[in-house]
Amino acid sequence: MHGVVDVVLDDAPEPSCAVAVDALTYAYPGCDAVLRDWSLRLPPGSRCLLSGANGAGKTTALHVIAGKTMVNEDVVRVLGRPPFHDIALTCGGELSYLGAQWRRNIGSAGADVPLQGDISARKMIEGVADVDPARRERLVKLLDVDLDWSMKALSDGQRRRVQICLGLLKPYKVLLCDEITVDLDILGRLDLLEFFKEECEVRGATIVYATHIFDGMADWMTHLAFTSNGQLKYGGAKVDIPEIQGTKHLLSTIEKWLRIDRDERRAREAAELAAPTAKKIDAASHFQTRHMAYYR
Ligand SMILES: Nc1ncnc2c1ncn2[C@@H]1O[C@H](COP(=O)(O)OP(=O)(O)OP(=O)(O)O)[C@@H](O)[C@H]1O
Repeated sequence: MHGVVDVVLDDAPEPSCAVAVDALTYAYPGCDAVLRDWSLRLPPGSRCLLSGANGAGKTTALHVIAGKTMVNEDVVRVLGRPPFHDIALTCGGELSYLGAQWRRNIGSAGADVPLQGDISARKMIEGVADVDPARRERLVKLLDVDLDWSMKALSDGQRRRVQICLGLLKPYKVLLCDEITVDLDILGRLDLLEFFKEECEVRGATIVYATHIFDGMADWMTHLAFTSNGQLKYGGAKVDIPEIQGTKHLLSTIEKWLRIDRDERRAREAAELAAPTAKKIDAASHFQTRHMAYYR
């Protein structure tokens, strides 16, 4: 189920999907569209590896699915509800998002400015209300968090562990992860992937995981989504993608797609250089029809 047009990653009707994105087009203010007719449907219990080159739009897509950016209610549904408009999805913990931004904000008063106050990991983790103490204890142990850590004096990996712990405290139904394990050591990463797998298999949670690190992902994932030129270009349920059967084929298949993506991008850029006026008109029309000015 993969080809040169955008790929819908499941045939299930929208209400039975944990995540449903239908023909999402998104442009940052004053820019060309980053995502165009981007569609994704994931059944409950699935684990989707979201892949693509730097700048392909993975973070943007996750932001939109996480309800951090406004789009029309019928374009993105999480558990059948629009994530930007239905605040209870995130406030109640059913939808959880773990991204890179957190590390810059927590334990600092802005980028690279440490907090003067001494907040402990315990205060942050035990400060989250309505959490099952057994789940909290398990996560603290799994992530090897020392509750006495001072948040202003942590390594990137330690800070990341606290972030992940906080994001997983509530038993989410949909979890969106954007390169969250990049700072973790190998044991931390593998233990977390195993925990995620259990969450999907036992509780029916659904996880979308964007990363450039494919170690352990071939066995872990149930679905693959590859973004290129603003569209979900390759992917589907793992069982439906013949190229990636077998652990070692995931990296080589994605490498092949990345090379095609890069060649196509270079060809587009060369064409744009040759006809700059056409690109300007295209950008203006995207801006007029798709400009979304609301962020969370
Ligand atoms: N706030 C912003 N304003 C304007 N353009 C943006 C903004 N954030 C991202 N972009 C652009 O949108 C495109 C997609 O960025 P995005 O961060 O979604 O890509 P990505 O696939 O997550 O990349 P990476 O793998 O490098 O993390 C890039 O061309 C980027 O320059």
